[in-house]
Amino acid sequence: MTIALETQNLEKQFGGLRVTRDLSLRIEQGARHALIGPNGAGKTTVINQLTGVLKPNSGRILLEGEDITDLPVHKRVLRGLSRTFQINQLYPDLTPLETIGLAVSERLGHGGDWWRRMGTRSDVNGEIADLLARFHLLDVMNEQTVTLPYGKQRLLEIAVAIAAKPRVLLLDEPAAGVPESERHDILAVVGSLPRDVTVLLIEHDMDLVFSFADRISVLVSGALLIEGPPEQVARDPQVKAVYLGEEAVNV
Ligand SMILES: Nc1ncnc2c1ncn2[C@@H]1O[C@H](COP(=O)(O)OP(=O)(O)OP(=O)(O)O)[C@@H](O)[C@H]1O
Repeated sequence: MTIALETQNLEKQFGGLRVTRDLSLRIEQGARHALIGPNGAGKTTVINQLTGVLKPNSGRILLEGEDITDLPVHKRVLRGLSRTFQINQLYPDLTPLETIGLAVSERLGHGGDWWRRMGTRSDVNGEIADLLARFHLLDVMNEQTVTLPYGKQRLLEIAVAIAAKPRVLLLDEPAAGVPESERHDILAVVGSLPRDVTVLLIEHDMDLVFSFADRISVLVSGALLIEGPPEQVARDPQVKAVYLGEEAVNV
């Protein structure tokens, strides 16, 4: 078993509040792993430490066995750890074609020069076309992002993250704000990514979590309550108790 991403005894405090408590997580290579927990459990704080936005008070973070605890955000991205955000961070006036073109071009080190090179690199064009198709964006590829339905914008965000060719992708509520009917579509696209991309998902919608994840970690008050396959987590009495009054855990 190869571990893609790991935390060892992670601790984070805000003032006197322990928001991450002695947290040891192991995300297997190729996993579709979900991190769930009630509101305020500390999920986003964990993601922020994994990406380097927040520094833990103690403990270690390992990416493919290498200690990245002290690396800044951009160096983690270069090592293959990417994320999407809860809030849209797309360029509203660009089209999906331009946005993905830029993202691929950034990765290849061409920066904003890709417009000039468009049409001259068939491999780059092929990759852009593949991303547009895979993320169901071909039909809107020439429309301004700001005019797209919210679900398409969220798909574009994930496509941009994938354009960086991450080995580990962190998804923070990718379906938040998306109409019920389109949510499964988004997770289905993520689920069908090649298995060389390991995915760690934070999601409130239990229906989505249980249809997507092959492994679930439950966080309560910053500490790990249980980790296991969906069937085991769903029937755990402590998990049921935690979610009582929030949302029913149904597989
Ligand atoms: N910068 C901060 N300063 C002080 N307290 C913070 C800060 N960020 C988060 N917290 C607190 O840490 C706790 C965990 O917050 P966090 O956002 O990580 O939880 P979460 O599980 O992601 O919540 P939600 O599901 O509601 O998004 C909360 O009590 C929150 O108020």
